[in-house]
Amino acid sequence: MTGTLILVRHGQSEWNLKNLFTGWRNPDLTELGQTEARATGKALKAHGIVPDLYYTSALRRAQHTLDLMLEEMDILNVTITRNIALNERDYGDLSGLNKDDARDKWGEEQVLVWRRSFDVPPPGGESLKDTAARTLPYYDAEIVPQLKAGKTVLIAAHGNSLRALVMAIEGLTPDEILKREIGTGEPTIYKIGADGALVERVEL
Ligand SMILES: O=C(O)[C@H](O)COP(=O)(O)O
Repeated sequence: MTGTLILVRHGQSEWNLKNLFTGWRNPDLTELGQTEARATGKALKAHGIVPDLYYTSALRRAQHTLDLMLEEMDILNVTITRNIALNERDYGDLSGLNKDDARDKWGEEQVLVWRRSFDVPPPGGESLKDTAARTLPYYDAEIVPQLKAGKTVLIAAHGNSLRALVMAIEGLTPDEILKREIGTGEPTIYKIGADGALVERVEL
């Protein structure tokens, strides 16, 4: 028996559009972001995927993404579990700053280290390692038991909380995760075995 894990990054947010570091700030989706969320919901439906359990973060852009996906999937009467453990990486003092302005001020390389290195946090914020330290225990405690039992679990969350999960599930090195990007609205789908380990990644 295998479980199915569907990870979906929220659709484009108002701050993605403005190119601002967002982290724990709380912008909503843009029109495009709403369309992306709906398209992913439609694609899951077209593939006959009906999740048993639904998780999201404590942030509006991920919650709204999940709501729109559910609408497209004609799934309206379900329990949604929202948890801060699935929130985006906290961007600390960078939150609200423009990413290009930050590159001008601190240099391309430093900003890339803050955005993509495994263990260097942005000033006052979380590294990917820090993010994983809250996201993974939640995943292990709440979600893995469901996957081991053969359930289908949908998680709508964020670029970096999902990168932390992807790193652990695929067993990627800090170097490999540095290059891994997840687009807005993009689904990543895994089959997970009864032992909780990755069986295969599935493309829609
Ligand atoms: O929080 C943010 O600014 C974005 O959602 C993710 O940012 P990143 O691409 O810099 O990791």
